[in-house]
Amino acid sequence: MILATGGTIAGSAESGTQAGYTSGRVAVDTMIAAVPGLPAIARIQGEQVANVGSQDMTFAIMIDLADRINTLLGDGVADGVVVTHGTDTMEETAYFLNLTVRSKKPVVLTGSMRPATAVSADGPLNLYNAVAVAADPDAAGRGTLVVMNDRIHGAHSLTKSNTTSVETFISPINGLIGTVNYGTTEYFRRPVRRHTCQSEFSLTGVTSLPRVDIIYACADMPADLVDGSVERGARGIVIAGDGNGNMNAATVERAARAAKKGILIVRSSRVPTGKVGRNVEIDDDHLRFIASDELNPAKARILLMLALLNKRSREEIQRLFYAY
Ligand SMILES: NC(=O)C[C@H](N)C(=O)O
Repeated sequence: MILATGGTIAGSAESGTQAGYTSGRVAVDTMIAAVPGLPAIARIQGEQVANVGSQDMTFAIMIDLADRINTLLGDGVADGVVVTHGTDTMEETAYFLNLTVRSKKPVVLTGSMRPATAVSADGPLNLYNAVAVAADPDAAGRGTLVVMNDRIHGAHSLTKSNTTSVETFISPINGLIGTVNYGTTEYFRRPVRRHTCQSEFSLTGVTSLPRVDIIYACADMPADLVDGSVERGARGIVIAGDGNGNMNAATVERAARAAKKGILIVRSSRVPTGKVGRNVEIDDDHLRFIASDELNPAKARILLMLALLNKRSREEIQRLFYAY
């Protein structure tokens, strides 16, 4: 089953060589028709879930997507699912599905960096490769995957690294899951962290998620951003810290005050590689902070939102950051 949500893969422009275009314009059946080889590798069907640029992706759409995938895979209607999606927030939806789809069957996200109308559009081959991975029994049990530009990434590891290049996704945490070349797959590893069928998160009865904000740390950052989030009802704040999840002393103080009130403060990093460890330059034990470990700010926010759906202690939430 191919579930379409929009993105540049469904984008169109006035000409094949112009930089400007609009995401989420082409319907799923047109995208499928642009890949003539598909019927030879799988029995496929398309469904339009949304048609937005992924900068406009919402948790309402993500929840619908997870529910639909759980139904399709659980009822045996599909042996695998491909989600077409914009690349801007693809890592967030991939990670969300990695925690909320309860199946070993392959779930594969794909997209493109060039619109469907571009000269050398990258969408059709990405879609072909994504279907090949979703139809491959060996892809099962590897969590939610992202297939782009011949690479197979795991949801936990990948991040977007370039604003325009077709080689934009990298997996700085633990490396690639594998490669796929015109439909031929090769796997290097399985995900290290818990996912999908081993996940303890559930969306049963869930229609919205608690508010968690991200605050980007920088030199001489204004500490009152923390108060602004708390006043607007944030139940958690992820600090996209500098270096090893750092922030200036004024922000540490405001964040500690919020943590004392029960707001969950997670220290992540604006640096694209490396872990954020506990009690390095900031005394997490004393200040009641959580370290994001391997998760970048955008994914840390998703984990924290899902964690906040149930009553959990701070220690329990720290455990989740080490487990997922
Ligand atoms: N390459 C892309 O897909 C970018 C687009 N803004 C999106 O995320 O929908």
